[in-house]
Amino acid sequence: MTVTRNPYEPVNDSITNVSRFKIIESTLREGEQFANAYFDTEIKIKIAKALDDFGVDYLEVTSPAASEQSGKDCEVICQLGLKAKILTHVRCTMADAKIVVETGVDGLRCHWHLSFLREFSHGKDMAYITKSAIEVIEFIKSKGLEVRFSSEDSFRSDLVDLLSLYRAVDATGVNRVGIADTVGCATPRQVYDLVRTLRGLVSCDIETHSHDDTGCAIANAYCALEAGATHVDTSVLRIGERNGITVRLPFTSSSSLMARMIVADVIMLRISLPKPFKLNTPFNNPITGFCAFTYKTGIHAKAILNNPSTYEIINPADFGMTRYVHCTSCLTGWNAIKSRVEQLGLFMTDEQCKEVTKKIKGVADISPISIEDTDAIIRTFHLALGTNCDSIIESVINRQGEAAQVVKTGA
Ligand SMILES: CC(=O)SCCNC(=O)CCNC(=O)[C@H](O)C(C)(C)COP(=O)(O)OP(=O)(O)OC[C@H]1O[C@@H](n2cnc3c(N)ncnc32)[C@H](O)[C@@H]1OP(=O)(O)O
Ligand SMILES: O=C(O)CCC(=O)C(=O)O
Ligand SMILES: [Zn+2]
Repeated sequence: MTVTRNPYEPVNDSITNVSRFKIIESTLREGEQFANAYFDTEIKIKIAKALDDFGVDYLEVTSPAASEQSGKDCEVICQLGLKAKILTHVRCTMADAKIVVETGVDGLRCHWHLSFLREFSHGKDMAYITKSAIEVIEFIKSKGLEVRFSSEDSFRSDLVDLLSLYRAVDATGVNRVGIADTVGCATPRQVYDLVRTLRGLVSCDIETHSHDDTGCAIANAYCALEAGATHVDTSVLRIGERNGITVRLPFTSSSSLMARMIVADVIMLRISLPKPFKLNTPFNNPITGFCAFTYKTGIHAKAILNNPSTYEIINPADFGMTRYVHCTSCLTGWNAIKSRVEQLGLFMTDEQCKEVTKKIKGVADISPISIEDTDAIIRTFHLALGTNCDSIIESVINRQGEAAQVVKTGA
């Protein structure tokens, strides 16, 4: 019997999901971590609607625990009645999980760092991590929501730790586990191997999150699907922490290739970049993009300040570039502010740093603020310790309001 086969049909094996995966669109979470991203409520709504029209399966929004406005915006997006399911991304703690269930989201994505990042980020051991993961998953499931668990920095994590933990959360009924190439160090083969191994171990779905520090994000996402991953994280224009994550459109650049070669130890360059190379650089290029070594969220800032290799696979100094820890947004944390306080030559207790962080986040919730604004709030708080510095903060907000008015009226 002659079997007629369409010669143009894709040649696939039984494991690959390259033609049947779901998109978790993270512009409103990972994208907000991009150095220059400031999304107010109106912009967030426009982005959410546009992505929903495009047909993404999920929209991920910033943690409602990040700031008051982040929480309100999360609720607003949940109430838009979009076709896409709404997810949010939080630390794997009951405190964050309890905030999430009040927002109206369809699901939660939580994570623990498993690699050496543990030491510099949160200091918890595997027993603690496993227990808290199971507790949060059971709680979220009991509320009828979807839950995904992931290990940040999966490719620099101990394989036995990672697989044991994922087997335990799979048994708890988690909907998905995630593999995250947090620092963009993985190669397509490594991604294929890890996801393929995991596919044989867990029955839940598998998600993949690929950063582009060495130009492999697209290839890595593709290989994850080939190995049986079911969900891929993306962002518009590839924006995200440092130089971002996977986008669906092909993007190549010479510096992506150079980054790949350096991490593979094929060449060791100790160069200062020639001037022409610095010109016309795409904004989120690996190594040379202005934000390739910028850290915005509090969790990242804490670990980077403790040990830069936690979130960095390439040393910026090798390329004459500088690392920058942002402390002017609603995603900032108290550890970053404490470091800024020290840079300013001031002394404050941890409690005082936490208090002034709340004030800075409150102002940054309203509109973008500059480092001068952050410094002014810190200095004022420091001066006024024991007295009330809210009036000074009000004056910063009023100044911003006036500036926005000038822009609007074109005066
Ligand atoms: C790889 C990624 O992109 S992960 C997503 C990152 N997203 C975010 O961080 C959202 C924006 N972040 C924020 O608004 C703030 O960082 C917050 C609200 C989450 C926390 O702020 P703060 O309490 O001021 O802490 P800060 O940001 O300085 O430090 C992070 C804290 O979380 C802890 N932590 C870090 N990772 C985890 C984790 N996976 N689970 C639980 N706790 C964690 C750290 O140990 C640290 O605790 P500490 O207060 O005892 O030092
Ligand atoms: O939770 C995840 O899987 C991804 C978190 C993240 O943004 C990262 O690790 O880069
Ligand atoms: Zn990320």
